Amino acid sequence: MRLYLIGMPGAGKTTLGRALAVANELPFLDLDEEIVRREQRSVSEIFAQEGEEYFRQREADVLRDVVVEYPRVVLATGGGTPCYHYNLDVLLATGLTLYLAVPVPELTRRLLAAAATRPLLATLPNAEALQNRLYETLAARQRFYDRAPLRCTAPTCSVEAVQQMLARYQASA
Ligand SMILES: Nc1ncnc2c1ncn2[C@@H]1O[C@H](COP(=O)(O)OP(=O)(O)O)[C@@H](O)[C@H]1O
Ligand SMILES: O=C(O)C1=C[C@@H](OP(=O)(O)O)[C@@H](O)[C@H](O)C1
Ligand SMILES: [Mg+2]
Repeated sequence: MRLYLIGMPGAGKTTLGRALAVANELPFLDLDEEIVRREQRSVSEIFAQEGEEYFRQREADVLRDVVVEYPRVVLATGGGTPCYHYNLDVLLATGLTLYLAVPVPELTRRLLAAAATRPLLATLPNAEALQNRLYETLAARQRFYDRAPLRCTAPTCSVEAVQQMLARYQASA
């Protein structure tokens, strides 16, 4: 199976994705890491040197390559992935998509430490500005995230809880 994790930056797509891959004995891929590997430069460098539009095109291309190359995978996408270039349609058509719905104040707490490595958040001056940006971004993205057939909220985003959700979903499918 292909399991796709979507959600805002800081939702835990990369962290939970790695653990779910181990639990299900599936290969793990992080879409940002695949882009970085192919481009031989960081996401921040790609944004700074080429701009967001270039990154989104690369993201869409690499996503399609990964889908073809990996029939079995847990894929952590980037926060914006489902919102550009019909990527969500690709995800919905080729695997099972899980939305990690984490409230903005929790995202803010998690990202305050790590925002510098996220180019769309790195330039914000303080916690309040970061939180406001996250609310705006979520408002624009919610309609994409809400199309995922599976969702978990922060307290139920544990590996065990997701494993149970997957088992129930597969039994009913
Ligand atoms: N369930 C969790 N509880 C608390 N902190 C978490 C949890 N999942 C991830 N984090 C932390 O939040 C930050 C972002 O996690 P990450 O997996 O990179 O998210 P994403 O890939 O969705 O942006 C990291 O510092 C990570 O350690
Ligand atoms: O939300 C976004 O638009 C982005 C999120 C990042 O991934 P994470 O969600 O893993 O931080 C990365 O793809 C890029 O910085 C853009
Ligand atoms: Mg990530």
